[in-house]
Amino acid sequence: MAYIAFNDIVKTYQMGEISIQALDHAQFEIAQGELVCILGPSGAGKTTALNILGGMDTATSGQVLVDGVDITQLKNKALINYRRNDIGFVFQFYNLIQNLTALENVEMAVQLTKDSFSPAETLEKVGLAARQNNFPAQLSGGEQQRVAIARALAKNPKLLLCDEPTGALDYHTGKQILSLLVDTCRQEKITVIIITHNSAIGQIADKVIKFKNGRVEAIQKNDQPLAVEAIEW
Ligand SMILES: Nc1ncnc2c1ncn2[C@@H]1O[C@H](COP(=O)(O)OP(=O)(O)OP(=O)(O)O)[C@@H](O)[C@H]1O
Repeated sequence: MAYIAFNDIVKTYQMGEISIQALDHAQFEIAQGELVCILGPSGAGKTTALNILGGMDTATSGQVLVDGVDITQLKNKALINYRRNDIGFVFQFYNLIQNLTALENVEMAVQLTKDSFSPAETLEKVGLAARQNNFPAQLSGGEQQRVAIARALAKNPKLLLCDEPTGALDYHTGKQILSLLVDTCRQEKITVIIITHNSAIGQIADKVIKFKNGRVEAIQKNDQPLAVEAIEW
């Protein structure tokens, strides 16, 4: 059985009289420890799929299996626990709490989590040992994204879900963040899923899932993913 199976997922948003079909029988599988890129044009359903996978949104129909559990069947408390313990999220604009330091941002995330890692050690791992007591406004964009990645990783999640993690960063900083995500996937054996508009980034992944109009248009497997240094855009 696949580690993650997104089976025949439909997601309809009802806006008054109008219904928007964000996902239209979308289907894919992901193996444990795989590095996956989700590509596709704006409005294709990428974020909706990631949010459903992370328990932040619910499917209208279909089944989402994660490590043997159908998360579409989880009710209130169980869904909250899934989100808290199993999922790390990384967003385009970091979503850090501005009046907490880097360390406090990470500490807050692990407070409610079981089996978490030390916040200080996790910040050290992402290269921010010296910046722990800085507030987000005192850090560069790349550093803020490192804090956000540390915040997600300190929870010791099964899945690291990243929505346009380099979208707000310059070329070099973006590459550094991608390297950190690749290293995390390879060294910690965490399944990492990255949404991007940038098809060049797909070359670093084990698998590329292409979305179009709410459907999975193509799935490509890379037997020899490229190193981040080897890709250009
Ligand atoms: N909460 C919502 N309520 C209503 N419609 C929504 C909601 N979230 C998403 N949609 C719609 O669902 C469709 C898919 O949106 P989604 O954000 O998943 O696309 P995307 O591929 O991530 O796009 P982008 O690359 O621009 O972020 C779009 O038409 C969007 O307007």
